[in-house]
Amino acid sequence: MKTEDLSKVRIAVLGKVNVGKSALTVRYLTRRFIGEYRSNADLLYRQTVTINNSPLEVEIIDVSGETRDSFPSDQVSWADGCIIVYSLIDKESFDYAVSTLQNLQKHRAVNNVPITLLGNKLDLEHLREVDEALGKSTALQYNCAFYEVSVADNSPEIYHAFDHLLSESRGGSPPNGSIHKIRKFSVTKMLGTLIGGEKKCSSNSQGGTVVVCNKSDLCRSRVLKRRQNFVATPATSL
Ligand SMILES: Nc1nc2c(ncn2[C@@H]2O[C@H](COP(=O)(O)OP(=O)(O)OP(=O)(O)O)[C@@H](O)[C@H]2O)c(=O)[nH]1
Repeated sequence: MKTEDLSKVRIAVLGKVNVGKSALTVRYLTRRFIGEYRSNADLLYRQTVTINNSPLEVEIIDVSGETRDSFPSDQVSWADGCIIVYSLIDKESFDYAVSTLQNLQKHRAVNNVPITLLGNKLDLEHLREVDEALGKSTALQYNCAFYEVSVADNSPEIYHAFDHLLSESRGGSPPNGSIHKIRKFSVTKMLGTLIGGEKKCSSNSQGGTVVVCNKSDLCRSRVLKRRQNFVATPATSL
């Protein structure tokens, strides 16, 4: 684990455009499904969760596929763990995921972070273009966890995938129960702003936050992190 503070874990969500990265992140943090919104910028979410009765500050960067023309190495260097999402009804998105895995493997020589491969849109099984067996064998080849989920249908595997990745990224043993949210997260205002097309936004209404994130912010937060002896603030139960 790279983040020095044991109570903080950073996850990067990667994948081709339109595979459901934002829907997945918002579903995990809020349990809500937001069908249509647009973002052409990376978004950084922060929320406190508990694993095995101890608070854990989670930062998730939702790396926009829209403007992505090169491997997001800054985001990957920043992260303690990565989720690569593809749409199982879009073979191109799977090919993109495989090339991301190849790049990550090169990156792993210097940054050995746990990786999860996640096929989304399982509810559209009848339109499937990527066999489950292919997803599984690819995950095996690259030594990562594998799940197929439907963010739309709120598959329980979404939570298993995050639970295990957070736990692995934290460097601890897998959780013996589910991760419990101990703060409520509200992204309504942020999503409204996105739909309205504004670029800069921030929401901090009930404990969770989300901000548009630039690469320089990641570098700054890495440097700051090294300088600070960060202590997580105890959070209250809902
Ligand atoms: N049927 C179905 N649609 C989904 C699912 N997950 C996401 N979608 C839809 O897929 C589209 C893209 O979702 P986003 O979450 O915006 O995808 P993204 O990967 O974040 O896209 P970019 O931010 O542009 O890179 C939206 O219309 C979602 O409603 C799912 O599990 N099933």
